[in-house]
Amino acid sequence: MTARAAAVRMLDAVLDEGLLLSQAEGGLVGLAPGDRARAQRLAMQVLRHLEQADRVLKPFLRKPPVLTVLNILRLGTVELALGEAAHGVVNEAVSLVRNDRHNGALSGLVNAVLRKVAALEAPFAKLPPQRLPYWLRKPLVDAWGREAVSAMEAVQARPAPVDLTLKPGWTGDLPGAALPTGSWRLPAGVQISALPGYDDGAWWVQDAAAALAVPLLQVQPGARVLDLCAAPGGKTLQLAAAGAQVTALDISGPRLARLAENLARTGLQAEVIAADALHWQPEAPFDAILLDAPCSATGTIRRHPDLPFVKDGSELADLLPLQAALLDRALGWLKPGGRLVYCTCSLLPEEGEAQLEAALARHPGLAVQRVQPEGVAPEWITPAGALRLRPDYWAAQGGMDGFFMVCLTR
Ligand SMILES: C[S@@+](CC[C@H](N)C(=O)[O-])C[C@H]1O[C@@H](n2cnc3c(N)ncnc32)[C@H](O)[C@@H]1O
Repeated sequence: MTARAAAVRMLDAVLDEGLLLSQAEGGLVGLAPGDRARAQRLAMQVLRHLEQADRVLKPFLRKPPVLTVLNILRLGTVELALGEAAHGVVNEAVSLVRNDRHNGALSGLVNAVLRKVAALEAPFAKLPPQRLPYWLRKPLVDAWGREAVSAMEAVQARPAPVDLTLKPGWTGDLPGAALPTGSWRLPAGVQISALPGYDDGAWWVQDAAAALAVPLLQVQPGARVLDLCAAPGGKTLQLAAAGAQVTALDISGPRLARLAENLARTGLQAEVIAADALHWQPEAPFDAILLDAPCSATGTIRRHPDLPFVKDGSELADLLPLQAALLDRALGWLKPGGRLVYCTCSLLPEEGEAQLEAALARHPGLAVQRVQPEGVAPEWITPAGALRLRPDYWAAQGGMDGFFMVCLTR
C-alpha cells in the first residue's frame, strides 16, 4: 500500500464512518514510518481544504461519485493546488481507482477531472478558507465577531508549528526561535528526535498556549500540587520542572502510560494516580491545583482538522456538567489561600467564560486572581481576569491553540 492509498483509507474512515484520525490509524498498519507520516499529513491536508477541493471539483462532475472515489479526487486536487507535480498526482490517483475492486470503471473519469484541475492556475487562491461547522461557528461569531472567526479559519487552514517547552535553565542549539512567552517554536519539517536535548529529555513538545496554564498557577518549589486530569502530562512535566511536589491524576490508563514515559524521558518525578476524580479523595489538601478539564478540544483544530467533521457539539451535554463537577470537587481539596487554575483547550465560551461565571456564583468567597504571565498580551485577558487564547493570535507565526484559563483563589 502507498501513502496516498492509506490517506484515502483514513479519509473514508473520517468522512464515512465518523472516526477521528487517531481512531483510524489501523489503516496505516504495514507502512514504513516515513509513509505513515506522509499518509497522515496528506489526510490532514485534505481535511483542511475539503470545502475548497469540492468547490474546484464541482464544475467538472455531473454528480459526485461514490465517497472513496470522491476522496481520491479531493486528495489529487489538494495536492495539485498545494503545488505537487501533476504527473505523479494524476497517475497515482488513476491507479488507486483502477485497483479498487468496485470502482475501477471510474479511472477514466478521475484521469479526465484531475487533468482539468491540473490545468487551473492556483485553484484555491481566490477561495476563502474552509469554514467551521455551524454548531461551532455560530457561538464563536456571537462571542468574537465574524472577522475574528475568519482569522481563526485562516490559521486553521495551515499545519500547526511545533512548539517546545524547555526545562528551566537549559540552553541548547535548537533551530527556530523563542516566543515571547518562553516556548520555543521550531521551523517546519524538523525531525524532532534528531534535535539536541531529545535524548536527555531537556524539552518536550507542548503548544505555546497550553504552556501558559502552569505559569498562571505560580507554583513555588516544594509546593504540593495536584495535576487533575493530567495525562499525557505536558503540564505535569512543567510543574515537576518548577520544583513542585506533583500528584498527577487521570482516569485513563493508556494516557497515564504516556505520562509515565514522558516522566521517564525527562527524568522528572511525580506521584501518578489512576482514578476517577469524581470519586477519588486526597489524604491532605493541596497548595495548588491545576484542572485541565476534559472538553470539546475545539481549540486544537489546527492539529486535529478531523474534529469538525466528526464532532457535532452533542458531547457538550455531558462535558459541561462534568467540568463543573470536577471544578467543585477540586476547590474542596485546596488549602485556605491556595490557588487553582481551571483550563480547557476549547474555543467555546460555555466551557470557559461561562463556567467561570457559574463557579463564582456557586462559591461565595471564590475570587479570580489576575495574573499576566510573561509575554502575554493585555488583550488576551478577559474583563473577568481570565486568559482567552485564540488560534488567530500570533497568526503570522502560525497561531496557537485556543484555550481558556483562569487562576482562582479562596
Ligand atoms: C485535556 S486532557 C488533559 C491534558 C493534560 N493535562 C496535559 O497537559 O497533557 C483531559 C484529561 O482528562 C481525563 N479525564 C476525563 N474525565 C476524568 C475523570 N472523571 N477523572 C480523571 N480524569 C479524567 C482524560 O483522560 C484526559 O486525559
